[in-house]
Amino acid sequence: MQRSADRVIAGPGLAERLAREAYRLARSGVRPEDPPNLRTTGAAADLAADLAAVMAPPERHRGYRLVSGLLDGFGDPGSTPEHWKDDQNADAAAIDMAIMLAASAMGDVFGWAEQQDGRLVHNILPIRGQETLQVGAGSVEPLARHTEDAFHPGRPHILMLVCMRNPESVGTSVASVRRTGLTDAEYAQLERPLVAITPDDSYGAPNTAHRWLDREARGVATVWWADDGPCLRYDPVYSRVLTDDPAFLDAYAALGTRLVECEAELPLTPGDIVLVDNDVAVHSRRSFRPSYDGTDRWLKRTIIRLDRPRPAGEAAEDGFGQRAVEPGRGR
Ligand SMILES: O=C(O)CCC(=O)C(=O)O
Ligand SMILES: [Fe+2]
Repeated sequence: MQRSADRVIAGPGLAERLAREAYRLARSGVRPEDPPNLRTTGAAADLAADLAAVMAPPERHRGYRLVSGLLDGFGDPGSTPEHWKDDQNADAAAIDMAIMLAASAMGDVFGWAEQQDGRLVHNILPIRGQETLQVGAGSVEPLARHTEDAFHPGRPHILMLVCMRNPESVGTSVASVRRTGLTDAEYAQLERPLVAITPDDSYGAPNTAHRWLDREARGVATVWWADDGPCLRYDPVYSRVLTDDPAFLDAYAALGTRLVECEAELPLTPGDIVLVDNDVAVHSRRSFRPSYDGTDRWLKRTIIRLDRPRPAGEAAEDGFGQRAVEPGRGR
């Protein structure tokens, strides 16, 4: 394994062992939603330990890490499906299993009951009719920078994106609050609970209103502090700012500007994995033109919980009733 500040290259031996185990499990009918616990599965415990070394959480200043080589042992996943729920070939199913095994070596993988049918490995691909939506299935408009599942107190600590296909080299862009150089006064403004963040359009719409954004919601802090520095909760497209105080509005605008300035677009070639620290970094995607002919950009996404505290006050939030799904618990 080679490691630099922002990239880990897994060795071919580990990639081969992971592929062997993933194909074996997928062929025997195991689904990513019901993965075995490798840590307690005899010989596979070694695999779990080696995966954990490669799948270490990203360093917290930059907020991301690229992992390559780990998925080199898989065959062609076939053409890009037209919808996240479409069937995929046996190689793609084995890749889903490998993603689950790798992610589980870092922390606890989970999903959302109302998102992609409660699956634990999501398909991120352009979907006809959703081109202009601010969701992973959008395409012709840039996807604005956001914290994943910012509206929820149980949002993931780590977002794992895996590139299946990316013909136009549209990377994922990442920006860390720790590189923004905001002033103490700006941080102090952003700690005020003045932004209501609602679920995004990838969640089933609420019964009581046409859009989540129309629902009444309490304000939350945009910036909070962990032991090692500032953290962020930010999704302006799905937010309502609850004040007209210029001191807050200026700080919120400065944050947006600085995030653009310090954003890095990460190259994504097939097999690349991007790990984003969802507490310090936001992510986004520029626009692209889908062709819907099986060759479109296709990512896989998994969300991971770590044993890392968040502000105690978040425990009182209801998360808009969105329920997490855990592996092996049925759906
Ligand atoms: O398509 C991308 O690069 C990122 C999409 C996204 O925001 C997500 O999958 O959470
Ligand atoms: Fe996202």
